[in-house]
Amino acid sequence: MPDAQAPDLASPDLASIVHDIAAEMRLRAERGTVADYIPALATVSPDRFGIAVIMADGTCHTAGDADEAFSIQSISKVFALTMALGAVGDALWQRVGREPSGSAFNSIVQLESEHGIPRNPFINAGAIVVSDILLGNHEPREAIGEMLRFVRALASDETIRIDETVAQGELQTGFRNIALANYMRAFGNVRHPVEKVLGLYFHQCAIAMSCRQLAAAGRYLMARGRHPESGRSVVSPRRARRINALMLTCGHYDGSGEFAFRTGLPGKSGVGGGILAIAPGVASIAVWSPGLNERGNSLLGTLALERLVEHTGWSVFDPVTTA
Ligand SMILES: NC(=O)CC[C@H](N)C(=O)O
Repeated sequence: MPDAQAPDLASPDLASIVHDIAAEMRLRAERGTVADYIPALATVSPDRFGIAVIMADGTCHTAGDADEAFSIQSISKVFALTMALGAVGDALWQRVGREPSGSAFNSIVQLESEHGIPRNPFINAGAIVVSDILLGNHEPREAIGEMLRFVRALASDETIRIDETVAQGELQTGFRNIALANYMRAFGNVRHPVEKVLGLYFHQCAIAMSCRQLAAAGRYLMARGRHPESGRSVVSPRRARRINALMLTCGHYDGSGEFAFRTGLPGKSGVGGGILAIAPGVASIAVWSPGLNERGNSLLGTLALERLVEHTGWSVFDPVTTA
């Protein structure tokens, strides 16, 4: 007996699903709160909503404000981790853990009893250590340039830029991040001067991308580590699987359990209101809505992904996919 609830996986009309999701999100009154601790983010309208879905065969479906660039913020931590693993391999895990923190993205408390080793690379403390690793022998300017080139190559889009106003705003108001970096320096887990490490960290967070560009950049995580357009290997299949696993368990901070429960997809959020989600073998998905929930994750972005999975059955916990 076929399950009456099962979505028609053979022919989901994705174009209309994506369109309907955007239409529903436009009408929602409850949109969350736009982050205002980074001055430039506070001015973004909560009315915005965009979605882009890129399939394994390269087909792309978009709706809403899918071509408007927004600050990717913590989503950059996925790309930074990918680069740092390329640079130092599994030695990275001596300095950063792989467990969910259950704490806010910018929390400092666990660092004291855990000897300056952050729980995972997606909380701010972990990402700051990753920035320290990426600095290597480089000046921040070179490391920032390398990161931007990497993201442009992933997205196959040379127009991607860093929003300098956002980066400067974070430099001026990032007191918690400055505290985190100094605290970890005291444990020897940040090795470069704190200003240089944060210079890289704030600039990577200030990369501006549209949903279409972000979904394109995430394709290697859908495609077992391979850049689908060039056919080149970005990371090994094993590393792609591990990055996806970390996104599922840690990508939404203390909201990671809830996000996994609702969507069943690896995902990484940012306080700019973007989420990159991966349906392995099937699709790379980016959503954007600037209003955040109480955990600092996009309120409507999460709801949109939940709807998408309801209609497509793409959760990693569903036995059948369109792959
Ligand atoms: N959750 C986020 O996106 C946080 C990133 C932001 N740049 C910060 O460090 O506070």
